[in-house]
Order: sequence, then C-alpha cells, then structure tokens
Amino acid sequence: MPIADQIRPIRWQNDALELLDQRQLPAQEHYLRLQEVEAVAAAIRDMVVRGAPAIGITAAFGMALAARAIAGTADWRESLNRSAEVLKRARPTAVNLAWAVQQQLHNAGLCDDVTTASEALLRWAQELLAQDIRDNQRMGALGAEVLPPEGGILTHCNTGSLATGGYGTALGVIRAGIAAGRNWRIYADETRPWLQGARLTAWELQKDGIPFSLNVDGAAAHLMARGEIQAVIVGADRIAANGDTANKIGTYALAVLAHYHDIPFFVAAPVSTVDFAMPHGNGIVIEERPAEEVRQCGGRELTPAGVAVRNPAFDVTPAALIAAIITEKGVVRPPFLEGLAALGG
Ligand SMILES: CSC[C@H]1O[C@H](OP(=O)(O)O)[C@H](O)[C@@H]1O
Repeated sequence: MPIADQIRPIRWQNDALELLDQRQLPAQEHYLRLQEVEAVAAAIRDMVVRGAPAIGITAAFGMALAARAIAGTADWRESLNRSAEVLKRARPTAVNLAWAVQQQLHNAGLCDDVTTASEALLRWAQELLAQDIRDNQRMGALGAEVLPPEGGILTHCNTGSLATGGYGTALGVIRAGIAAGRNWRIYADETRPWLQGARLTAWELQKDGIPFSLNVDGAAAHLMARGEIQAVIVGADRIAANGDTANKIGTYALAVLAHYHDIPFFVAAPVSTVDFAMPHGNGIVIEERPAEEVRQCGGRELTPAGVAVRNPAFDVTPAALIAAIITEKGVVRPPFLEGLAALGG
C-alpha cells in the first residue's frame, strides 16, 4: 500500500485532536495537539490543515472538543452555537467546513444533555473521517476509468491525503489509476503562493513512489501546446448546483487553457462539496488571504516594501468548461444540475 495514502493529517489521540502541521512540510513532519475549539479554528485559518474535506473533518472534531469543554453549564446549546460560529468564520469558501459544523449542531440537537452530545459529536467526527477515506477510494476507482488510459495528467494544488481524511480526491484518482496500471505521466503545478503542489503534492507523490514532474503554474499552457497533457484533474472547495466549481486560484485559467487545446478537464470531489443551495458559481464567497503570502516565500520578502497585493485564494470554473465531476457516488457529466441532484440534492 502506498505510504502517503496512509498519512493521516487529522487524528484523535489521547483525548485531543492532533493535526499534521502542513506549513512545515516537506521539511518537518510535526503534529500539533489541540484541545480548544478556538485553537482548532486558528489552525484552519492559518492553514495548519487545509483542503476542503480535511477542514470539514477538522471542524467536526472542533465541535466535539467544544462540547467536551462545556460540560455542566445550563446554556450548553447556546455555547455550542457560539463555537459553531467561531469555526465557520475560519475560512469561507469550502462548503465542507460549514456543512460539517451544521451536521454537528444537528447531532447535538438530538441529545438531551451535553455529556451525551459530547460523546455523540466525537463519534460522528470519527465516522466522518473513516467514511471520507472509503469515499475517496471509491472516487479514485471511478475516476481512473474516466480519464484517458495513457498520457500526461496535470493536476493543481494538493488534493491528496493531506487535503482529506486520507487517500485524496483528484490525487486519489491519480493514485488509483497508477495502481491500476494506467500509463500516465503526472504533472503537478507548484500552485503559488502557498505552494501546495511544490510542497505537499510533491511530498505525497515522492512518498508513494509515483513518478511526476513539478512545473511552475505559468508552464501549463506551454505543456498543453506541446501536446504533453491529455487531461487535467483538480479538486473542489464548493460546487454550485449547476456544476460551477470553486477551487484553488489558477484552476479557472487551467480550464480555459484545456478548453482551447481540446483537453478534457475533470473535477473530483465528494458529494458533500456540492452546495445544493447555491444555484450557480457567482454567488460563492472567494476568500482573500493575507498579502504576506504573496510578498513572501519561505519567510523571505520577495517584493519592495509596501507593494499592494490581491490574493484571492480561489476562483470559479464555469460548468461549461468541465467534462465530468467525479464523486464517490458516481461520475456526473453535463447537464450537471440534474446529475448532481440525483446524487443527493
Ligand atoms: C481535496 S480538495 C482540496 C482543495 O483545497 C485546496 O485549497 P486550500 O489548500 O486553500 O485549502 C484546493 O482548492 C484543493 O483543490
């Protein structure tokens, strides 16, 4: 079994939530130990843990920690609601975060007291983590059948074990296809400014012994023009009901390039990433992150002092540019509205 898909960036151990600090990768594999909901929200905001499914799972454990800390007070439900708001404010774009928090509030609503709620929320978070891994493996198997049987596969950001409970979404499809013997050459975008590709996807693929090459984001067009890329596959942070997809900044540009070069563009994501209450992508809130992430690299200033920065962390790819959305419940092709609704809308 490949090593990296055994990596668990999120684990419950000795009555605490332990998170692999992804800011330290690939140099250091260091886990942070968290027991307060405010620390969990800060870890999500500061990208100790990142990736839509991973931050949803983390928030689910954050709610369990919040319930454990409340024990004994009369207004425990109000206190849990306040913790829910703290977590939801951590990052706005990935629907998985708010979805998991709302699920935990629903779970608590079924409990008569905070002790019962505390136990129920921890059980649900642990099951969400286990189910995510099973779903990713199913998604991987389905996706490996959809992508071309051979050729260059380009991916963006990190969508592997580090972005999920384990195994991965788009990177899970790549893992499954390689394991099934597909003759694929993998291309990983470095993904400025946070370098999820250069630091995290490279770390995972090297651990798994999957050959790949890393490229600067601006090289994708050249590689497509030279005929080196036969498919693009990416993850998602929020998919609108019509299939418009919010994902890491740079994804939309890849989709336009793929369309121009007649290269199929695929999205891989669990059904929990579909926001059925969002009719189309222009309503998705795009997180704007700190300017320092652009001005600095590896802790070193790259620009003159005081340079103005725009740092949107995501963009939205119109459904018309997407060949298929690969989920754990099936592969949806256009028109996405009906197909996604049939999976769970
Ligand atoms: C498996 S979905 C991962 C998804 O999350 C990433 O964003 P971030 O690293 O900022 O959390 C990126 O959009 C990936 O596609």
